[in-house]
Amino acid sequence: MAIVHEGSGGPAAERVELAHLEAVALWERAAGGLGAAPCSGPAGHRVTAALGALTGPGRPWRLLADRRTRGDRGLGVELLLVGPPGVFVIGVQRWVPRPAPRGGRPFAGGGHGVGGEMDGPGAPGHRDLAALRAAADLAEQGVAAIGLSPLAVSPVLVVDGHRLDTVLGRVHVLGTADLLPALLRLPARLPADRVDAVAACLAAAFPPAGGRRCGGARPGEPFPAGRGLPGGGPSPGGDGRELFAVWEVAEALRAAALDAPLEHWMTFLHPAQVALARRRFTGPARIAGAAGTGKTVVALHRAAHLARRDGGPVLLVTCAGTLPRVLDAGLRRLAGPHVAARVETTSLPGWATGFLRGRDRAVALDPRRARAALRTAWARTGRASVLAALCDDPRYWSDEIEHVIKGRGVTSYEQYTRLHRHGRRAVLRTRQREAVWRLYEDYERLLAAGGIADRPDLIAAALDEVRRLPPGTDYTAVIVDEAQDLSLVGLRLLHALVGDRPDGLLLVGDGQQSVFPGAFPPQDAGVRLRGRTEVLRVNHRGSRPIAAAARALVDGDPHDDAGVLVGADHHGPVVTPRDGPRPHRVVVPDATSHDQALLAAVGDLVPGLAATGPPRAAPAPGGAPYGAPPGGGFVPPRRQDAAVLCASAAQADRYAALLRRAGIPTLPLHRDDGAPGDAVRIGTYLAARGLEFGHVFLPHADGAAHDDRAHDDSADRDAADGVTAHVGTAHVGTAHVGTAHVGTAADGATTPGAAPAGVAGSVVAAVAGELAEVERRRRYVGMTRARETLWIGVIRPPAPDS
Ligand SMILES: Nc1ncnc2c1ncn2[C@@H]1O[C@H](COP(=O)(O)OP(=O)(O)OP(=O)(O)O)[C@@H](O)[C@H]1O
Repeated sequence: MAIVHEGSGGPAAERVELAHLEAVALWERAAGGLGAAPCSGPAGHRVTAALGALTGPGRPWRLLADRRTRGDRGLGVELLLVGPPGVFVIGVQRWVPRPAPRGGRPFAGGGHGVGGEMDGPGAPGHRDLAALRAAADLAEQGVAAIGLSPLAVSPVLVVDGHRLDTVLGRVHVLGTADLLPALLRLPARLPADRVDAVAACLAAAFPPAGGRRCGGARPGEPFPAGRGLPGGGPSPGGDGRELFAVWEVAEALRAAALDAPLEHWMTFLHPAQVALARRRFTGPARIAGAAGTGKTVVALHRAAHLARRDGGPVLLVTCAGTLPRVLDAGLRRLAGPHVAARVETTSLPGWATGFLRGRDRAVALDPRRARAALRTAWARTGRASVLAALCDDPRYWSDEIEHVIKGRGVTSYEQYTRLHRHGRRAVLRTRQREAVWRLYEDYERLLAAGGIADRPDLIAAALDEVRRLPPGTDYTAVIVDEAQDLSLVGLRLLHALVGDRPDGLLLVGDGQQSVFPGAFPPQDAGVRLRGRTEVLRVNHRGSRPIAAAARALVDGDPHDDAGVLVGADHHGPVVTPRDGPRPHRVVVPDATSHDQALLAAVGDLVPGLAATGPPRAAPAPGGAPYGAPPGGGFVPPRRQDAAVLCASAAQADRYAALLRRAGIPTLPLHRDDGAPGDAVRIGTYLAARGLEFGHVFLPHADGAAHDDRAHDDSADRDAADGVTAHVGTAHVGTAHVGTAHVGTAADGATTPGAAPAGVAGSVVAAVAGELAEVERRRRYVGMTRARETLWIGVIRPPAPDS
């Protein structure tokens, strides 16, 4: 998902003037409409006249009057309105007594209904409101065929004779005079040229009722605007002052002009996405899909749809720390503040921390000191053990403890001895498991002595607390984005919030993008998903060449069927409709020329820098000019959103410093608040999960991975050299057998290793293979963040004998 920015309209004075003129014109047309014959009594007549003013030749609004739902039970839908803000299913209040506003909410008159409330069983408005909601459901179904999001359909109840602007569940309740200002204030969702297509879908879903004439329209026909011209005589249902106040409409028009137009995906979705946003699941469910297939978009639309339909609260939780901010911004623009307020967007650790604090049971989470504790435990317990012979980097064993042992809720050695370590390629024998367990116990002792907790402790503490006393908030649904990185304990925690209720738990993600070990079958967490797995197959983000290069990187890797979300490729092919330039792969002999090439390429994106700032690289061997299409020719980048993504935080820091020294503004991903600007975003592959950028740069993306074979005929040489196990962050084995030095010690990002011969050789090789696999998956995440162009820097020193 991209971070969305707010937009702005034209010069202020001009906007005010135009808005006022338009408001006056609308008032005259509406007042003229009052002169036509009445329908639905005086109230309906006023509403029809007001709405009719919006329609007419050259105006992007259509009004369908007097419609009925198919096979309905006598439920009349009085008006269907389509315009730039979407579809409105409008009913006019008919019951007696009239609801009156009280404290901003509509209440039925005294003596009727439950405690005077307008809705709810037995209340006077209940039947009409239910009918309106049912009609809105039907409208959603009707327009789903052309990919319109359910969020673009709103039921509106108009209460004549009162000033009201409030929400009852998903129904917007408005006074007649509040109707136009409220509609015109809404951001535009539909382009004018789609309004007729949407109106046609609605006309099919709601056939004409037949019968009364409404505002001069034949039953079932679009309302002819402006019937009964200004001065057409006194209205039968009241006078023009009850239609709306010109200044309020002018203010609404002016405010709407300030809104940036919504992006395409906020209104029109792929039909498969609309179906999933509205789908009723009978229990826990999952949506898988390769990178860019619109999973997060579905998660957002579904969260908003469920919050509107059921009232919420909905918990939209993500396993990627940088994502909640993006989701929250997307949701606000997509669904507006009323609905966004009913969706809680957060990260899993963020939710757990807030929940435990609220219970006065906060844990002292301190990941930095926890990492230090692990290093200490390794130095005194691990390094001298059999583990060092398999992998001498404590981070490998830290992953074992964090994700395999604690993440999967293993609390005893007996459990650990029986554990199938899905995704970990090395089979550990008893002696090795004993050594891991000793390391784990020592680590736990150090955490306890320091009074600190790591992330798994936080999640486990939250689960214990939820089991002791469920949270006060009764979530109607929990939607998890990037769920491939959810731990078993995390899944138990989220499942505990909603159980197996219909539409309760939804896991959204892509197993191919899983960046941690510790996979587990969902049933181990008590979650049954059978028959409720859906897959998205259209890549809306990247171009075909980028998608192909990324897939080639991981294609040869084994599938692990155990995860909560297996790779979407596992479920069938992905379609990428968009073409674009091939990834630009720069292969250079040393770090200096690599960095120069990167600066030159990034500099091309930042106005003014290319000419003055960074040193230019020599033409890259084997690489086309940056951004060049397959046929050649330089194509200047069109957008400013660029990111440099790295394998490690140390590498990201180093490149941030390099770019800054060259005068290129940078912004770390974890500090990106979505504000517009030319700063180049910098962070790790992990921090970029779920995000996207127009232009992505992957420095030091070394490694003889599958992509080398796809795009570089020197791959055969790599294979001959044996440079096949480039690992992400660890030195593998006690013997480092590297034929080439790549990366720098400071990066720790790309160190070749090879398995030594010997008794433990096969396990060492398995560990190396696994690390290489994880590195490829992380790089795959980095590559698939690119929408338009992808730059890959590779250092390949000349072969020793050349
Ligand atoms: N129906 C659509 N029409 C146009 N654009 C779309 C549509 N659905 C999604 N997109 C766009 O495609 C891009 C990818 O969408 P999204 O982030 O939801 O994919 P994803 O499957 O969650 O990706 P990833 O797993 O790689 O994070 C975004 O820019 C989004 O706005």
